[in-house]
Amino acid sequence: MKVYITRNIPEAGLKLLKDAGLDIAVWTENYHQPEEELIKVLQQYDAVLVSGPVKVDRHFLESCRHLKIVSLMSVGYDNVDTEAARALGIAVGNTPGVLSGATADAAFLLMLAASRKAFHMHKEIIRGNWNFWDPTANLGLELGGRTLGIVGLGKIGFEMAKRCVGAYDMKVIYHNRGKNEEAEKAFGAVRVSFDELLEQSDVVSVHTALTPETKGLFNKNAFSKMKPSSIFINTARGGVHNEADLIAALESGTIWGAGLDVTNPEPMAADNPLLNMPNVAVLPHIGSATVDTRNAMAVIAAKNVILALGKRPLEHAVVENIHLA
Ligand SMILES: NC(=O)c1ccc[n+]([C@@H]2O[C@H](COP(=O)([O-])OP(=O)(O)OC[C@H]3O[C@@H](n4cnc5c(N)ncnc54)[C@H](O)[C@@H]3O)[C@@H](O)[C@H]2O)c1
Ligand SMILES: O=C(O)[C@H](O)CO
Repeated sequence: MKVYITRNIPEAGLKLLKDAGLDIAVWTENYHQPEEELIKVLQQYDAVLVSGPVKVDRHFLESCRHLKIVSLMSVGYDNVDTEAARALGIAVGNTPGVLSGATADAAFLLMLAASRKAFHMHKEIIRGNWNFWDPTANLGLELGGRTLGIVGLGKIGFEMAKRCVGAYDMKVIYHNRGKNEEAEKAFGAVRVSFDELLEQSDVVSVHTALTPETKGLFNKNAFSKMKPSSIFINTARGGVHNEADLIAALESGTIWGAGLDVTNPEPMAADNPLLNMPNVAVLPHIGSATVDTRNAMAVIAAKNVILALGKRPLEHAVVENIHLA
């Protein structure tokens, strides 16, 4: 059986695949393989491990209907047409849970960095602008006792709440599809409407999946309901906020600051105005990028491939394997 990997993955995952006797090939070029070329290559493979931003749409899946599994090395699966995969009998796996702590760390880091203008200060030193200690300059915001509003209180949102309560005793409110009893019990988190969350939060942190309902959720209307002293954090997907509206909200003082690990498009252009705003911190989609987490993600993604090819249920399925033994 042959497995194609769309971008190199940690050795722990490769080893599992090799030990299972699978024949593997990895795309190692310093650019993403063009979609049509990838589809052509995949005709020779039984499974694909997607370790990069590949658009697994209906055209892709119909062109690769022989695949037993699309194994994602990510928890997010907004790049996959799951309905088409289900209809074509192609399993889809993902890697939830193991990346929640690392991604929440990135959200927490962005919150702190935006609140103290940290990335901007770093650039100012490089520019030679560290002149004197000024009692009225470079002032940030404190987080102690403030209200954290989480939109999408699932696994990563829970870890973010844990950090904010532990470090700053922040009050947690949340907007979610369902009630999160664990968070209500652990942090006294209170479920509110989306508008109430926007109006009451000092920090709004987004942790939903990108879906038709959440696409562009943070637009001019949403930002207009936030406090002028609030900070917007997005480590979910860039498509959840409207970038032009975010820039306008920051420029007009409608909101105070922002921290982004995800943008739309990715990569963000080097001349994007957000990169020159003092109260904004941007990271290049590195939420899950720690040694431990990427190892754990690679292991789950590899296991999902092995399970699918062995006609067994996946460890984590977005679309379950229908070819069970
Ligand atoms: N920046 C990164 O590197 C990185 C890393 C991992 C995950 N992510 C993103 O984070 C997302 C969340 O991951 P997770 O593991 O916490 O997922 P999860 O499924 O545990 O949590 C998502 C939560 O969002 C809620 N939700 C979904 N649609 C909603 C809506 N319309 N309104 C309100 N709530 C809604 C769900 O009920 C759920 O509680 C992923 O889908 C992915 O896009 C980004
Ligand atoms: O969804 C995910 O797991 C992250 O975005 C990592 O790519």
